[in-house]
Amino acid sequence: MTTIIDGKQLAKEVNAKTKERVSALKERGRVPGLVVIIVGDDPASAIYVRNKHRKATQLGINSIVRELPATVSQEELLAIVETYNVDPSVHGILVQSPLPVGLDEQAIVAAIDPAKDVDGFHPLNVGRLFANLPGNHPVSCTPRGIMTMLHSLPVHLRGKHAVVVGRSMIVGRPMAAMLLNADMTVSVAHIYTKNLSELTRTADVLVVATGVAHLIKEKDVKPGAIVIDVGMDRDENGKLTGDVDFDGVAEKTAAITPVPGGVGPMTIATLMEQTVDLCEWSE
Ligand SMILES: Nc1nc2c(c(=O)[nH]1)N[C@@H](CN(C=O)c1ccc(C(=O)N[C@@H](CCC(=O)O)C(=O)O)cc1)CN2
Ligand SMILES: [Mg+2]
Repeated sequence: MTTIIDGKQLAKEVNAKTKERVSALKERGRVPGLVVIIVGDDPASAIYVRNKHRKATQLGINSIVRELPATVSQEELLAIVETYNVDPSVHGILVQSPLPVGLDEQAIVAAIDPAKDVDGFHPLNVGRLFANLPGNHPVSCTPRGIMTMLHSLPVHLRGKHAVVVGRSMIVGRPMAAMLLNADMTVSVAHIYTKNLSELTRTADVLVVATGVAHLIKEKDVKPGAIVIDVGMDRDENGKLTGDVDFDGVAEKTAAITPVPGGVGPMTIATLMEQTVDLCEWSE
């Protein structure tokens, strides 16, 4: 029997807890504040940012969306980030990715106060994650949401083999670190990996984040594996689909995420959770 991991339902559960935590903070006179900076007019980014704003507002988080033209300079953007770094009503700051060409995304992320780095992309927070340092620190929301999904399943991760396909800073790399921190044996595959199928077929947990529609087919998956599809691709008819051929693969798995309705909703729920974490940690 295959479990279809319902990201929308799990996100609702995470959001309900976040809302309670926001209420408790408000009783102590504190309101979590989130700033989302969006530069330019990428239509997909505009939708994600609108969804973040809507969800934050629903949960009682004070949400500010700062829309900037694609012509904004690096210096102007750094100065804007600094105004939020020093604003005590702001607990989380994020810069929607991707930025228009010409802006140095890494330098801008590095300018965010690490204690307000709600995306967990700041090099200090990335280092803390990779070193598995104790203590509170923000991490990338998509892989953290995936860990929540994995922990919702009746399986033990320790000692099992995880294969992460993709090595991006947002998903693949932090995902590998989190699975390693959960005591899994972790392999990371990428565009230069030879015999990808041979590797993915050894995965107890397979996380795929490549942006290649239906890269992973039935032959690439071990029977009984848990398959997490981070892809948000378009098929030949323009329909949203994942990196995994869901129809071919699902039956063979113990559990699998759909696209849409899997990882995506958990990313936003986790962002809200982490905004509240940052507010609490700042107390
Ligand atoms: N600064 C950041 N930029 C980006 C991040 C991020 O975590 N931080 N992640 C992605 C975009 N993203 C959030 O920002 C995001 C993408 C998709 C979804 C989502 O809910 N997807 C739905 C389907 C949506 C659709 O129909 O198009 C789903 O999978 O069900 C949420 C958040 C890149 N940039
Ligand atoms: Mg999804």
